[in-house]
Amino acid sequence: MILELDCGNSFIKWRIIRRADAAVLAGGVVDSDKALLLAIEATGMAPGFCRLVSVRSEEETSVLVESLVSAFALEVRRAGPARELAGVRNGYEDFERLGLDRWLALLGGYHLVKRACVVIDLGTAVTSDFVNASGEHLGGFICPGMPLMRNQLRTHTRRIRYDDASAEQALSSLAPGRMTVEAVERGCMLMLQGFVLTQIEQARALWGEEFTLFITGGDAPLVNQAVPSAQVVPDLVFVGLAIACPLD
Ligand SMILES: Nc1ncnc2c1ncn2[C@@H]1O[C@H](COP(=O)(O)OP(=O)(O)OP(=O)(O)O)[C@@H](O)[C@H]1O
Ligand SMILES: CC(C)(CO)[C@@H](O)C(=O)NCCC(=O)O
Ligand SMILES: [K+]
Repeated sequence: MILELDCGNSFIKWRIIRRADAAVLAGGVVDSDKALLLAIEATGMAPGFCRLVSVRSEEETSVLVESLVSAFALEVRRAGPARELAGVRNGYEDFERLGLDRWLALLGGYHLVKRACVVIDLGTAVTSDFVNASGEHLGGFICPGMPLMRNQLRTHTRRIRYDDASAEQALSSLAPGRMTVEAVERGCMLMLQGFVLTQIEQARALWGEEFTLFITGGDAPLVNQAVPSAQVVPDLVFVGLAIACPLD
């Protein structure tokens, strides 16, 4: 069994897969190292190997690695930056600065289709990356995700206040809002959808219709309906992680 981890800025996505055929045996989303250890323990499984990607600080990541090793005595391999891997060339001037989650998601996307693709990951931040048909990463974009947009509004204004339950209700439509919660939630949602549409425009300018749009990340369902042409692949980072950290 292999434990796979995607340590994002807000959550850790985890899953345990079978070595032989990569079947997913267990998995989930947790908000702390402690919750992760408990969740793995609760599966009753004993993975011998762990591969992980982290966009957290070096310190936070090594603390997590140490607690995994001491709790489960497994071998841990971390995805690292690369100039080139699996036919994809990192497009950053300084390749080590490209977020590893972005790198893995675009490796995963290109691996799945072997043609030009745009990979959009909607999490704490929203990122978009462009890879052409020959595997050259052209670069990408980073902007605030839904949680950051709404929290900035709540934090920096005095009269925007509402709870999570009404926020979810407000998103049942995208008509002009007639109360604060609707105005904010729908406004931010349209920012996200609008962003995705601009990415499609840029891709069309580059490649016409010859590209695949991948959408991944916790908030992928928010833009899914707005772009029926997109392929939603929730585990795209894990697809790339398996390429970056093979078992040899
Ligand atoms: N306590 C929780 N338990 C289970 N799922 C949760 C919990 N909190 C949030 N989620 C869900 O987990 C997903 C988090 O994935 P997401 O890709 O947004 O990760 P992130 O860490 O916020 O972002 P990123 O990896 O881009 O930094 C979201 O779909 C969210 O709704
Ligand atoms: C943009 C995030 C936060 C998205 O998770 C991550 O990929 C990251 O920390 N990237 C480093 C900066 C960059 O990619 O240019
Ligand atoms: K992510």
